[in-house]
Amino acid sequence: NFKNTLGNIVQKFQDSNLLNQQHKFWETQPVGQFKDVGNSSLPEGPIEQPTLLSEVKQEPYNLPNLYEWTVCDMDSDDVCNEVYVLLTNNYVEDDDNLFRFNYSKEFLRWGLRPPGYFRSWHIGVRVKASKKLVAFITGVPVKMRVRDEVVQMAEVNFLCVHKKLRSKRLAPVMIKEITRRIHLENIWQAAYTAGVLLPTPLATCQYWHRTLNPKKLIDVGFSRLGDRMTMSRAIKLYKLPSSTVTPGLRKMEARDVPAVTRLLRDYLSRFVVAPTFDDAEVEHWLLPQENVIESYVVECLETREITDFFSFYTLPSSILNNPNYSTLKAAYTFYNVSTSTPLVQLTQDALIIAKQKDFDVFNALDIMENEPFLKELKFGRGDGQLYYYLYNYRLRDALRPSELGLVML
Ligand SMILES: CCCCCCCCCCCCCC(=O)SCCNC(=O)CCNC(=O)[C@H](O)C(C)(C)COP(=O)(O)OP(=O)(O)OC[C@H]1O[C@@H](n2cnc3c(N)ncnc32)[C@H](O)[C@@H]1OP(=O)(O)O
Ligand SMILES: CNCCCN(C)c1ncc(F)c(N2CC(C(=O)NCc3cnc4ccccn34)C2)n1
Repeated sequence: NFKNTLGNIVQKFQDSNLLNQQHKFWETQPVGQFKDVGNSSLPEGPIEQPTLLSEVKQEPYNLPNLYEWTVCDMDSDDVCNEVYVLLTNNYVEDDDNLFRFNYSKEFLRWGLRPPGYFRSWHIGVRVKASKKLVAFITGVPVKMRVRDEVVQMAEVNFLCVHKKLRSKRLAPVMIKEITRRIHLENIWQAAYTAGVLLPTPLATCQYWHRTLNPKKLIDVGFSRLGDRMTMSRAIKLYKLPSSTVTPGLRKMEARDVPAVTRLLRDYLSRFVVAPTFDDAEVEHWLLPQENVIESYVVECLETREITDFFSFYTLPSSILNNPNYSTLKAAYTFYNVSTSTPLVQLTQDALIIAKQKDFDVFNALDIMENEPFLKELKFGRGDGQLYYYLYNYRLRDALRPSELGLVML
């Protein structure tokens, strides 16, 4: 009956005419195509073979006349501020346009400058006359393991076109240009996520939200009071202990990097697709930075060994057109490894710390082994889906979220 289950899925695609949707750009790209869903004769692995570097287009793609390419040097305060302002006013919004992500400048510097990063992959588009920054797209290098293969990839993110320049087919030009620059570094695969369905998801993941500040979330329209729920009942329902429960829990420090790297590498080996982390990468991605990334370790009191850790990143959202609030303070769970403290207890301590730090909501995807704690710790299913994609790499079947060990910013 597997065959007819698959048939049903393809049928669902056909019925909801997803298959009939035109993707004029994505149909030209080396990505899984909707028409090939379920075609098990297609081999897993790269879709196109690498070309010689001398054969990669040497000059940038053409932009419409009024615009020019620019490299955004994130070390420069002015440029970093221009990127921040563009994203603050034009980046991802929810479907009801109540919220817009408000990635901070220090967050962008953290997310875009990991070990081995290329400044030329921080690509902007300016208006020639005014030099105004009107579009952006980024890539950072990552060694991604897919099953038993470690593939050098790029993580592509922060694609943004100014609201006034939408629906002019600028996005495909941005994507082709960053593809060209990544090819010039002899890298032929990429990973990316989006809240929109494109050909063809590696995995379809669900957001879950753990309310920390019920009154504010209801006032701003993030959550609704259930019909049998009063505000005072909601406040009681989501109440957390004022201090953490795990003995030996403390902030991560530089001296913990080797132990955390070992824990994380062992843990991520369980998943079909996951990044590899060396010490330098763990130092970059997990050492705490205020208002960017929080990481805590559990040090066993007898043996002084590090047995567990959790981390979450800070990604506020602007609240659009609300008289009383301007910012939604959201924490997003990052990487967590438990070898002796139960994951539910570890995550409850993460919630307690997030509440102590005045976050309004704690977000998690249903990836890795998150599912069990989502239900137990009173997370609510969100309406946002996050689709994961690979560029120029086919997997025969889409993954379950629990097979995915990759968190993207
Ligand atoms: C080897 C190396 C490879 C490197 C590259 C790997 C791939 C990286 C891919 C990028 C990973 C980004 C990861 C993130 O950052 S996801 C976050 C994306 N950003 C936002 O949502 C911010 C607000 N929105 C905007 O700024 C614009 O609406 C954007 C820029 C998103 C589209 O601009 P606009 O609305 O003015 O449209 P258009 O007329 O120019 O172009 C229309 C075409 O663009 C396709 N489209 C629309 N949205 C997305 C999207 N999120 N990913 C990929 N493609 C997208 C669309 O299907 C259509 O193609 P087709 O359906 O006709 O075929
Ligand atoms: C390209 N990088 C992917 C990650 C970007 N991320 C974090 C993201 N991508 C798509 C989403 F669907 C999403 N969701 C978090 C859930 C959520 O909190 N929804 C309410 C809400 C509050 N603020 C905003 C801002 C924009 C969209 C929804 N918002 C849904 N997150």
